[in-house]
Amino acid sequence: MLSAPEHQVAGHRAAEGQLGPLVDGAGLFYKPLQGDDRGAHEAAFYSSFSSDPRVPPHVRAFFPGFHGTQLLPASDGSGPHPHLVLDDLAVGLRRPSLIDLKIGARTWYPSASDEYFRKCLKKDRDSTSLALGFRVSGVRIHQGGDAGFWQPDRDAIRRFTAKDVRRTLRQFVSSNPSSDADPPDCAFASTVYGGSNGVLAQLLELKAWFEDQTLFHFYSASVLVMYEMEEVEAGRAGGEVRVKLVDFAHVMEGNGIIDHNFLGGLCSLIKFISEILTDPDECLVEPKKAHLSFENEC
Ligand SMILES: Nc1ncnc2c1ncn2[C@@H]1O[C@H](COP(=O)(O)OP(=O)(O)OP(=O)(O)O)[C@@H](O)[C@H]1O
Ligand SMILES: O=P(O)(O)O[C@@H]1[C@H](O)[C@H](O)[C@@H](OP(=O)(O)O)[C@H](OP(=O)(O)O)[C@H]1O
Repeated sequence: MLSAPEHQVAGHRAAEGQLGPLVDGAGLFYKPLQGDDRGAHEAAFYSSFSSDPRVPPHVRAFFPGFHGTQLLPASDGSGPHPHLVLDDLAVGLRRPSLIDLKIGARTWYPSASDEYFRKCLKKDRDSTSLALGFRVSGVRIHQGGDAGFWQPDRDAIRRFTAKDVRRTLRQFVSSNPSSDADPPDCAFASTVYGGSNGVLAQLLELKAWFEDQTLFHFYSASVLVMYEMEEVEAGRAGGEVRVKLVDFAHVMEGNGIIDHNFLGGLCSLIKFISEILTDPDECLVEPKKAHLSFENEC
């Protein structure tokens, strides 16, 4: 029996008669091919990527496994529709915290139509993409115990400034994510962001590949980070921090040139994460007054 994914933080959703992804609950994620050429383009990328011997196994592990396409009843009730059959990256997680970070200062690809270019440019300017090289597309943070999740709505996320992004990355590893009164405590920063298998280490591994690879340019793709607080804290099996890449509807051939747009965004994200690790208490102290004040000041 297929159903809408419980752990989806961004993108098109299978709800209220809309076309969106489905999961089988046993490890597969079915993403409907999007209209125009986006779906076909994403399917072509997966086919080419999954059979490319130049992609090393440790890099391939950042991507969902691809199992072809399959005709399935669409979630919007419109009948049989082709779906990408992918590994469900959230398999086995019960109450994960998740964040989807769309990487790149520009989300439009070189051959985009004027209309698409203008749509993306506006979003890149209005969000933090242009300034930071990435933006938050969706986030959901488990608050511990039976307190449920803290999840800002889509409109609030669209209005995020650099300061909000900075705070959200801290809330993501805090035991008090929803508190307005107190700064995020970053209680889980060292376990989730630090360590040999933490977010920073995984992002650095990804960066090492992006510093060299000239096969693909990943416009509008996302880094998806997931962890289950109780499992990570207890060091239990299944308590690993997952860092994955998703959304390849606009991947282009690299033609021998590095993907400086994605790489730049990744470096910027790495800097934000590193700063939280170096100074988890930063926001607890009154910032020094400076002559200039910047929007992304803590
Ligand atoms: N293979 C996967 N396994 C589990 N969850 C996934 C997988 N792929 C995507 N997701 C979830 O779905 C969300 C949206 O994915 P994706 O960006 O591919 O969809 P989209 O509809 O193309 O998004 P957009 O509207 O941003 O283009 C992700 O943030 C993640 O939560
Ligand atoms: O992040 P948001 O604000 O939710 O906005 C969506 C996001 O920009 C997607 O990347 C985009 O799909 P493409 O990248 O494939 O264009 C989608 O376009 P759509 O609504 O035209 O599908 C937007 O709705």
